Amino acid sequence: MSTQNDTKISARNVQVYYADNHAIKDVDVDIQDKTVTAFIGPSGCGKSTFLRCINRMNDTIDIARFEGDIRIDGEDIYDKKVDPVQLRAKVGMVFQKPNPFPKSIYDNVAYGPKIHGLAKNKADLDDIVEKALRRGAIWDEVKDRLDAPGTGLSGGQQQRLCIARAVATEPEILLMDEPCSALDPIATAQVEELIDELRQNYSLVIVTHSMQQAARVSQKTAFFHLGYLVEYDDTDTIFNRPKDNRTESYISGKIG
Ligand SMILES: Nc1ncnc2c1ncn2[C@@H]1O[C@H](COP(=O)(O)OP(=O)(O)OP(=O)(O)O)[C@@H](O)[C@H]1O
Repeated sequence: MSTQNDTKISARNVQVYYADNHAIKDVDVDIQDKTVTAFIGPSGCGKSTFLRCINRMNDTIDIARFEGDIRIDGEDIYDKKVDPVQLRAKVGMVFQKPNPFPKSIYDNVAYGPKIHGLAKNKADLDDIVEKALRRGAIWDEVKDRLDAPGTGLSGGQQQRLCIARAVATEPEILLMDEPCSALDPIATAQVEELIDELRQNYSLVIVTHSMQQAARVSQKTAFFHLGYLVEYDDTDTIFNRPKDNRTESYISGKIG
């Protein structure tokens, strides 16, 4: 079984261009399993772009071009043999704005397992849906109304539903792009607590504008600036003893 110190995602010499805009420059990083890694940095520094490299979501942007090497468990995810749809089942993603499908709560979660053929029969699918909703820490709130539309839930509930939907396909990695920015403080606290629980089973990478949030939820932090990964270390070190002046300036509020 893998442990916290095992490398899950290994990136080398990553460059991303949007047409002529060189948005990610020479990024090397090893992201650990069973760990929450926060990506921080000023607006436009490339956090979301680099996050999207990890499940090849940039492939869906016409003008985006990737160079370099990213491996998950040693396997090159940009290899021609890799099907991006299969990859995205293994590397789930949760977005800034909760985006449940216009379907029932049940169908939101059942959709992925169905298209990936993960359930043998209806009873099996019911089990998968329940397990995912429990992992998303929302089962108790929705178990009596699984047929109700997902879009009818509160913002915080919708985001936990989206997390449940992401975990339903048995991913190994969860990417979260500012998952709490549309949520109130109570819903944010619930999602942060959930992130901490999910760490037991997944490698999580979270983009956040909130340094307090990065400090609360992550064990590792990567500071990006102008497309470069400037510093990557234990979260405690980044916030208390950063080595690079740019990191120090950002965390003390001088840039960004
Ligand atoms: N879909 C896109 N098409 C063209 N350029 C893009 C696209 N997405 C990002 N960029 C550009 O790439 C650079 C990095 O943007 P990115 O969104 O990755 O930064 P970020 O650190 O996540 O920013 P923010 O914190 O504001 O979300 C910026 O110059 C941005 O304008």
